[in-house]
Amino acid sequence: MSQSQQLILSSVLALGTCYVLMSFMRRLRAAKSNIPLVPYSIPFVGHFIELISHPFEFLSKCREKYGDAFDVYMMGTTLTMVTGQTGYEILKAPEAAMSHELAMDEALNFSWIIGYPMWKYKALNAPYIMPKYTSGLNGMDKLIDSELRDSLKRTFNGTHMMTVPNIEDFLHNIITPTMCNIILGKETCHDPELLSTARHFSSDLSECMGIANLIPFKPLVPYVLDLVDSKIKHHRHVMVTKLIPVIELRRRLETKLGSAYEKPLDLLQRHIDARDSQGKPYPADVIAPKLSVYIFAGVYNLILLVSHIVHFVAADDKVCRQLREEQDRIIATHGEQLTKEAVANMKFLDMVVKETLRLTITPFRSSRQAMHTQVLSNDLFSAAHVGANPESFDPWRYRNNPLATTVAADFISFGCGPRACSGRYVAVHVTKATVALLVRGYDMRTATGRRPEPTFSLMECKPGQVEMVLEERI
Ligand code: HEM
Repeated sequence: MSQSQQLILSSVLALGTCYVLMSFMRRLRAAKSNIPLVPYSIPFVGHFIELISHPFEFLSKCREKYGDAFDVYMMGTTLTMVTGQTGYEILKAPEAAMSHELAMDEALNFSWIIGYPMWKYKALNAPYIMPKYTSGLNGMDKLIDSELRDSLKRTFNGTHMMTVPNIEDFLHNIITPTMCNIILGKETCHDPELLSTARHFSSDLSECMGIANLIPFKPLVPYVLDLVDSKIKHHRHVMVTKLIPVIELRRRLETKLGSAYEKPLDLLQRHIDARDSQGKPYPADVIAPKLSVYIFAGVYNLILLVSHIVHFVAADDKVCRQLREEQDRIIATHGEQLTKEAVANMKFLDMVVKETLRLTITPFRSSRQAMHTQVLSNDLFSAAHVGANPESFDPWRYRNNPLATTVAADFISFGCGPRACSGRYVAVHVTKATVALLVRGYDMRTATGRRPEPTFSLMECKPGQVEMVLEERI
């Protein structure tokens, strides 16, 4: 037997042993837990096919049969799915009991992406950075307004009517430069390579994690991804090569100009200003890859959300009319500028955003890793109360609690509890500002006159494909 054959054989044996060991551990764990394991027939693969092909139907059936909490098994891993009141209880648990950080890292391999343990540098972590960044929108409303208007102008390029074959591509041209500006800064927000990374990072990461899921022994994941992935490595390279010179330049300017240096408002600057426990700034090669987490969290999610809203609004005259009436009132009170106050006063638009988030929520919304054995109160399931016809688009159902940024037991699109989405204030503001500009300036219609059916996967709800026409209003 040649040396390489020996190597392959020993790797296969090692993997096989790991698999047998893990199966044993899993049985041991199942025997100790009183959470039911949904039966499956294909070894190792488990429920993977059902979860990929029809996640909602599969999980709803499991829930009907087993209640709020049940175990599913896929690709060598047992996952506890928790829904309803019990899920809410878990989301509200503190980090020390239910770790958001470990679960995120295991699900998305962020430590592999950024090249060091994701939670290593405390002052760079979301709970520390984000409040400073989002408090009162940090004065970014004017920046968002002008970047959105410029992007719209560039995209329409002097034409009064536009046929849009793919709504995501159209909105990428408007939203991605804006989000890149407020996350990465004005220096790079029109760089074509960075814009392409921002647009594709999330979907490429989902693809890459598809491969990671096939690897039964989790400690091997980073090594295998290093061998097989090229897209995420490319995105990491783009982030690092584009951002390190900007970080260094800003530091030089600050040293040179002192208090006369006008610091940018973006999230990059929050990272540059952060200090470790000894009061030292973080190196540029630590900061640059970390920003990819926000590109992942912030850009494609927004493109999807606004795409869905545009489809709903284009197919619903009543909603469109009420949005326009609201915009007329806002312009009469606040003028044309999309200031923080003006956007905050768009209450009906808030309801539209909230209803769209509700209807496009995906099964894998939030994940946690239990840090020790937990006894759940096992409350009887109390259905999230959304009123009549829960499957229909009815923004008025939120007339008494319109704010899309308020997380609650019956609205978990931004998660809930101590680790709820800390970017939601920015996310909702940019979403509302984009939709407001489109509704004010354009008549929008789909070629079919109807909203195309979206497609759901475990982590994404993609808008259906339909040609759209956007025509400037006179
Ligand atoms: C439509 C847009 C968005 C949706 C639907 C969304 C949704 C979510 C969800 C469900 C979580 C997990 C919460 C949990 O586990 O309980 C999350 C976390 C997070 N999101 Fe968002 N998000 C959006 C936009 C953004 C934006 C624009 C940013 C940043 C600029 C952002 C930054 C974050 C961060 C930093 C976390 C982790 C929070 C932590 O570690 O404590 N998100 N988001």
